[in-house]
Amino acid sequence: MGLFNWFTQEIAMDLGTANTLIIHNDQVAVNEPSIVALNRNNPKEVLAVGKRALMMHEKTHESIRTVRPLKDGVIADFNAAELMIRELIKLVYPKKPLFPPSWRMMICIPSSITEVEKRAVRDSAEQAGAKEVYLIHEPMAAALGIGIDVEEPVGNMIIDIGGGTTGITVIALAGIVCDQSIRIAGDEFTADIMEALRRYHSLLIGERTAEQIKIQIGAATKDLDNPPDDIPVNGRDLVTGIPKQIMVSYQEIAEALDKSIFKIEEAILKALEQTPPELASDIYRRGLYLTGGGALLRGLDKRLSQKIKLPVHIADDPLKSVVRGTGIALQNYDKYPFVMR
Ligand SMILES: Nc1ncnc2c1ncn2[C@@H]1O[C@H](COP(=O)(O)OP(=O)(O)OP(=O)(O)O)[C@@H](O)[C@H]1O
Repeated sequence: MGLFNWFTQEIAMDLGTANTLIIHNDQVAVNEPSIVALNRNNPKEVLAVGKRALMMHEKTHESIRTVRPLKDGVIADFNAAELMIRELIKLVYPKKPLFPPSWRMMICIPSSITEVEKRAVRDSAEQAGAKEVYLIHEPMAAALGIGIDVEEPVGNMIIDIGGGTTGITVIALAGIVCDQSIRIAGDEFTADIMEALRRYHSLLIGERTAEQIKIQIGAATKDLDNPPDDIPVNGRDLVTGIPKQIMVSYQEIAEALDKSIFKIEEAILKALEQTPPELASDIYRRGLYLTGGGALLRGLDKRLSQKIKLPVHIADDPLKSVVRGTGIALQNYDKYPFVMR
């Protein structure tokens, strides 16, 4: 082993709109929300990253700014992205090593990304200390993470419902055959919940509260087999301006999310229409694979399979399948033809 290899450490990163995960030595070493808190007076100074920054979100005073550097799966704030990546990599080694390693990084990117956006990911990683950067398209990473043999001559449809976007992709022979992406995903579900409580209960709530409601009782259908109990929700009364509490049921949330889920269903149907017939017949036999945090929405698999009339499988650990697949690609970076250098 050469001196260079000795100091080279490998990490695989799922740089997501909502969450960033890093695999190092086959372990998920970092799993943090994609958010950073910066000093407004010195934008190069990071005050907190990940969960700590999220706790500050929507509660800051004028000298702190919390930033989500990614929007719809791509870098929207280059400076914040670079600082966030740098701080998250530091979490891999909580104790500062004597000789800082040089990083070989595999990062997943949305398949619809432009060359300029791709450059921004590479530059951010290099600025954050990466010596070698490899890229992989998210649906390919998701498929590897789910355990699909992406190289066989069989079509598989992967639906990745993340924070900013839902990607619907057909994969065969180690390539992407068709690909659709819509900007309706977890963040839109959260916004739907905020809007419904404002409209029907005159209750103003923040993004974090809405996301918690979604996670605790969010549902894609009003007809769940194991319904969760109603939960109390605190916010500010729109009319009186005074804080108040109401009880919210999962049926109300299912109603609020209905339109967005309908749009996802429509996009899946459109993608199926565009799939070449031989691959469509594989998908008919195998069904669809659902991944990303949105796959955890109660009853979504049931609703989709009723609408599309195909089996729908939820990935084992939908929030981690992309990073696991990115890790697998990193181990085989010189072998897989779809890894981008
Ligand atoms: N139990 C749950 N029920 C419903 N939604 C959930 C649940 N857990 C997480 N989510 C949502 O999943 C989304 C995050 O998913 P994920 O980490 O796959 O996205 P991402 O990779 O960061 O986003 P993108 O792929 O758009 O870049 C968030 O909107 C989050 O609120």
